[in-house]
Amino acid sequence: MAELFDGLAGESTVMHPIAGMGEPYHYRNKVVSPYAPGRRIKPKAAKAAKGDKRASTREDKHAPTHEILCGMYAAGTHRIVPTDACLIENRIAKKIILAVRDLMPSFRIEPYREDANTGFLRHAIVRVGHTSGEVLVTLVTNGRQFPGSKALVRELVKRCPEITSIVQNVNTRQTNVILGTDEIRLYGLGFILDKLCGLSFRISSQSFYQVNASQTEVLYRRAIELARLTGDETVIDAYCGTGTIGLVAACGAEQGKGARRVIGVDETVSAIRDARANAQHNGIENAEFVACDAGIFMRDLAAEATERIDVVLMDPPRSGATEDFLKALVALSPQRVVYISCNPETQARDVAYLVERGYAVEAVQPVDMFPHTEHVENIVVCCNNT
Ligand SMILES: C[S@@+](CC[C@H](N)C(=O)[O-])C[C@H]1O[C@@H](n2cnc3c(N)ncnc32)[C@H](O)[C@@H]1O
Repeated sequence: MAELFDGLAGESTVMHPIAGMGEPYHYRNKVVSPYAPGRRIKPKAAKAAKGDKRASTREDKHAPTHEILCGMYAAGTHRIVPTDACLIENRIAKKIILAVRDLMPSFRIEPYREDANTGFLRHAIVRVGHTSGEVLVTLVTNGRQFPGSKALVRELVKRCPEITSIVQNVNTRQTNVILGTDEIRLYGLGFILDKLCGLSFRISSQSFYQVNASQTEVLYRRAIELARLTGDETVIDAYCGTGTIGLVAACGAEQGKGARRVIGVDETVSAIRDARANAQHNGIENAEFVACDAGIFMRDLAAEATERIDVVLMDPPRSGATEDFLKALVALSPQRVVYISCNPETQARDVAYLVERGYAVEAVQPVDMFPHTEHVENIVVCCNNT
């Protein structure tokens, strides 16, 4: 991080040491697994003498022809590495992924075959609430008709009583994108609640939610401390997801002073629906949320020029912010920009854009959100020098 930001840091830039995690195991609260056919299973009948009539019995006709693989993809490939345990994944989530695999043959659910776009179950995604313990299971299927879904749900919940919601997500496209848009609630409310920094958040299958909840609290506290809110500011929470950081900033949860007003923007409609519900059930009235591309939203805001923006909190996806977004950000000229990123390389590129246009890097604060991996989360605070 020091190398990456060396050319951008000034004399007064503070490079904070990385905020580490006390117990860096089983922290991933979201576990995703594909299901795919593995090795062919030799029919029992094949072992028996030729002419054995058992091969044509009803039971054998429906017997699975292949092993079912689940686990993770080998890096940069779609080759599944079967994994029954993982030191960074939540244990309950992993148990559910394996229970689905074990139930598939008896419910005659075929795993998805990527090359031929055949088979039924593509992925399971399990999300576990860090403090609530609520569990949402999303079964991604290659078709809407789900024969036997009620019985499967009953059996899955019996085996894994921690489950509080099950959703079927339909994705029939031959694509690498895991989720489709069509969803059917199979069990429970279709979302889970979790607590972060003293506030309660609703998370549905499509919304972004940080994968390491306890380090997210460290990240948000540091980001809001570094934003130095006094209670007078109008704050933009760009790429806000379910509104988590913006709502913590709006009420100053655990930090003392919050912002006067927070405006959150995200392009995912369901995330904004969750963000509004989150504001409401936490009783926060000084935060509003807009479903829109962040670049377009900022451009329009800069063109209107009706309100002074004091602080921009931004947390874009790995690709970073667009030039349109950065251009509008500079036009809005907020006093402070608190830039959170899970990809410091694109972050450094965007910070360079701001530095070239009069901003100075005040602080760099890495946070170890993904222990035992090469990834790191980073906060950069830029101040307006003009
Ligand atoms: C890294 S997540 C951050 C979410 C949130 N700040 C949090 O901590 O949970 C990035 C978010 O950017 C949103 N996003 C991606 N591209 C976008 C765009 N062009 N405009 C607005 N939002 C976008 C995604 O939907 C996602 O919620």
